[in-house]
Order: sequence, then structure tokens, then C-alpha cells
Amino acid sequence: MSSLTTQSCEACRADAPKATEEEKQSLQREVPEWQLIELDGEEQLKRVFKFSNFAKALAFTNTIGELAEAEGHHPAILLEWGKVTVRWWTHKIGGLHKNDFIMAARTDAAFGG
Ligand SMILES: C[C@H](O)[C@H](O)[C@H]1CNC2=NC(N)=NC(=O)C2=N1
Repeated sequence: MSSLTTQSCEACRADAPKATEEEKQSLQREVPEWQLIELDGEEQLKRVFKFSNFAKALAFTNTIGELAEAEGHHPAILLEWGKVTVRWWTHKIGGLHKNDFIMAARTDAAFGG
């Protein structure tokens, strides 16, 4: 399991620097299941989690919601029957911060991955 799973988000400010290319390459190796995408000009991390029914997908969604509230850092979550799509990025800076990689790793840990 990634060392990121034991880390917490730092308070993120509007002037916080985006993760550099080197940081992204290094951090992405810790969360290999996640895709780095660009949406509306903003880089994000995306992963789709599969479940055997809606109730399990809903429970996972709620777990991620609680994690987000605890860390003060929130994802976009699409809940569907048997499927949850999670996207992490830092709204304040319009892109990726180390916090997003930490939360991706913590999301994997919640999935048991
Ligand atoms: C006021 C509140 O703490 C901020 O707006 C937080 C809330 N959660 C957040 N979540 C994410 N992903 N990015 C942010 O910039 C962010 N900012």
C-alpha cells in the first residue's frame, strides 16, 4: 500500500503551486490505477470502481464522502448501479496538488485496493 495512505492533506491555498511534472510522475506511480485526465483545462485524477450492486456502490460513495469531509478536500463522485467514478483535483488551483494523490491513495485504501 502506498505511503500516501498514511498522509493527510495540507491546507491548500489559492496560491499553492500545482504539482510539477516530476512530482506528478513520481506520485502517479503510487496510484497506478488512476488515470490522469484533463477536463475544462484542469488536470484531474480519475478512477472507476466496480461493485456487485447499487447498495455497495452507495456505501463506498458515503465512505469517500466522509473521508473528504474529514480532510476538507472533496472529489467529484458519480454514483451508478454497480459503479462509482471518482475524480480528484484541487479546485482552488485548477489542477493537481499532492493532496489529490493522497486522496486517491486513501480512496484506494477504502476500496481495499
Ligand atoms: C472552504 C473550503 O475549505 C475550500 O473551498 C475547500 C473545500 N474542498 C476542496 N476540495 C477540492 N478538491 N479542492 C479545493 O480547492 C477545495 N477547497
